[in-house]
Amino acid sequence: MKYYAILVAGGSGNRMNTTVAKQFLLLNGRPVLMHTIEAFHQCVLNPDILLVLNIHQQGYWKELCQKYNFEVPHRIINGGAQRYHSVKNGLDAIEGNGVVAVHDAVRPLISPALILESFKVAEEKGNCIVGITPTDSIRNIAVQPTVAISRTDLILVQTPQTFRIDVLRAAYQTPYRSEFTDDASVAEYAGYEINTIEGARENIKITYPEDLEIASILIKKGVTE
Ligand SMILES: Nc1ccn([C@@H]2O[C@H](COP(=O)(O)OP(=O)(O)OP(=O)(O)O)[C@@H](O)[C@H]2O)c(=O)n1
Ligand SMILES: C[C@](O)(CO)[C@H](O)COP(=O)(O)O
Repeated sequence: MKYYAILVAGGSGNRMNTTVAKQFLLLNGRPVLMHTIEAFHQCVLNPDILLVLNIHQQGYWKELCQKYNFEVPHRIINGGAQRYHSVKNGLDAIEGNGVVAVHDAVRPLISPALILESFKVAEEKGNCIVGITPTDSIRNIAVQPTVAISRTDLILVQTPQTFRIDVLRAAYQTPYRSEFTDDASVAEYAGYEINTIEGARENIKITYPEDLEIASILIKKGVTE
């Protein structure tokens, strides 16, 4: 079986609001992206790594690779307008079949063990989505009066979101819709039942400045080892 990882890093990081896009910011002395690539490289299934980057940031990334002597093999793919388009560009660059994990490059604390589990479950069941149970209470504010939602029925969805490639290719035949916030929503819209497994609390998505500080503390504690 052939394994692939599409690491999407084509975003501009508006919520982070830094001059340098968040995927290039330093975490424990190295760009965020390098931690993420390293985690996939350490997975025993040895996936081919496709890194999706905005065309205007590819030169900067190559400079960083030289500066940090970063030699993990990976292919660079052009990013798209939304995450959906970046994933689709990655998928279009894969020939043949196998299993593909799609992962936000800004989740650098993903562990090789969880990557392995997601590949194995997806290989068996067609897809595998990681998620964690919420710890806050949840309320629907789209209705009046607002109403509490049972959190025992819910998970907070993370990445990797892993699929047999034929499944993800078929799902991504669906044209872009604004409600497609992740790959599971694309696959579900296309008619696939989604399988979930327990994710990891430390697998945070660096979105706001404080997330980088939290990631920095967690990485020093070695949480993903
Ligand atoms: N056109 C896009 C938009 C997002 N992403 C990637 O999708 C992941 C999740 O997106 P998000 O955290 O929203 O990143 P940004 O879009 O960069 O952030 P923001 O929404 O704050 O601008 C990130 O790794 C991001 O680089 C991408 O590859 N291509
Ligand atoms: C894919 C994702 O990380 C799953 O939680 C999330 O949907 C990305 O959302 P964003 O608004 O693009 O950060």
